[in-house]
Amino acid sequence: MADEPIITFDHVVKEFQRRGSKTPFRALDDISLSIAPGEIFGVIGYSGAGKSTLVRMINALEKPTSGSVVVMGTDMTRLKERQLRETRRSIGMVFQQFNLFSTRTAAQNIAYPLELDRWRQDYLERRVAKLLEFVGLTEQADKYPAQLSGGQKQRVGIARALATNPRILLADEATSALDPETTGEVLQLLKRANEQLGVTIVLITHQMDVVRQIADRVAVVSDGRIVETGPVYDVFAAPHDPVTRRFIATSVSGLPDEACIERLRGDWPGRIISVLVRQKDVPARDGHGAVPASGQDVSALIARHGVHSSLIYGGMDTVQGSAIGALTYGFDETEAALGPFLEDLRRTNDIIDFGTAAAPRRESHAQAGESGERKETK
Ligand SMILES: Nc1ncnc2c1ncn2[C@@H]1O[C@H](COP(=O)(O)OP(=O)(O)OP(=O)(O)O)[C@@H](O)[C@H]1O
Repeated sequence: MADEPIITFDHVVKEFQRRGSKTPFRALDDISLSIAPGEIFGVIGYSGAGKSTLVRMINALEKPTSGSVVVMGTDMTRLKERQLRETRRSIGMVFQQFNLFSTRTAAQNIAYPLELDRWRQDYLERRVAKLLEFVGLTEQADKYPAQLSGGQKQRVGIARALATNPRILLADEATSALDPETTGEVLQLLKRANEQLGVTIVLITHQMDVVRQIADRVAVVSDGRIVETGPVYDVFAAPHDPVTRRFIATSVSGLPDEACIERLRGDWPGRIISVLVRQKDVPARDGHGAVPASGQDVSALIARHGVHSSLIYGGMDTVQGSAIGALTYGFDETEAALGPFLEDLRRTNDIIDFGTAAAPRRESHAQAGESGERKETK
């Protein structure tokens, strides 16, 4: 069946025995997730959260203490070493430090897995040429890793991982050693591999921006547990775990931080209000109702109430094709004149009211969706 998951974790626990400690350390605690074929699935977490342990279970470099990991219909915990080698051939891996052979050229690095697979030389050469073209490195075929930039090295790493036509690509912090521009290029290459070759990608990262740029769904891992999971837009638009909110704050622009508000108060004596922008409703993750869109009718409300306003701060990002962000307005009106407008504004928007310079408010520093009220879906 097409929709059968390609990777399933069922109540996976992983404990490590640590030297000097009698009780085992639980690196993964009751992880259940399923990844569909053709998905780009992000796993995000801080250092030590358990991401690498989780991804190493997909190719059985680690075995669970309990629970099961089923990959392409095969229970990875029950395979013998020979069958494991067979299954691992369908799983490519891309690493943070590229892991290229320094004494081999780009072409020879890409050829390596094909040599292990004993490809005939003429087929091998044609395959390598095609892979070099796919990753845009035809000109660099005969260069050694030391002669390549970080982004080019990672392109070689990706071509090598794709050489044997894997069904799954594991990318463990694949862009963490790269600058933002090169990161974007490498992510677009991964996206193209996903779209054109149909390879399922598991993307391990500590950067929410990486998830935002190409993932379809994301799982947020903290202290060995999945604290939140869902389609990327939904998680960005209505995060409910504090760890997720902290990650999102690093990726979504527009929401002013404490220092920014202080600065704005210096320039603007009137009422300061941020409106969270969420282009569309998102289903609540507990399955009940929805978190409604926000920030869609602000101009119309300002015009209807005739209040005097200035847009003083803001930013917008696109996540899976829909906008997310925040706009901050300064309102130059008396309390009485603002009252009915604010009532209307609150009814259809998530807002954060920072008060005025003379009477500042300390509303909790909400992230997009945090103050979103549910509305029942019909
Ligand atoms: N072989 C091992 N023996 C003992 N403890 C381990 C072992 N492997 C991992 N751990 C511990 O398990 C926890 C999770 O490690 P893991 O490498 O999976 O985290 P991570 O989220 O990938 O972090 P990072 O991004 O720093 O690699 C850490 O506390 C780590 O010290």
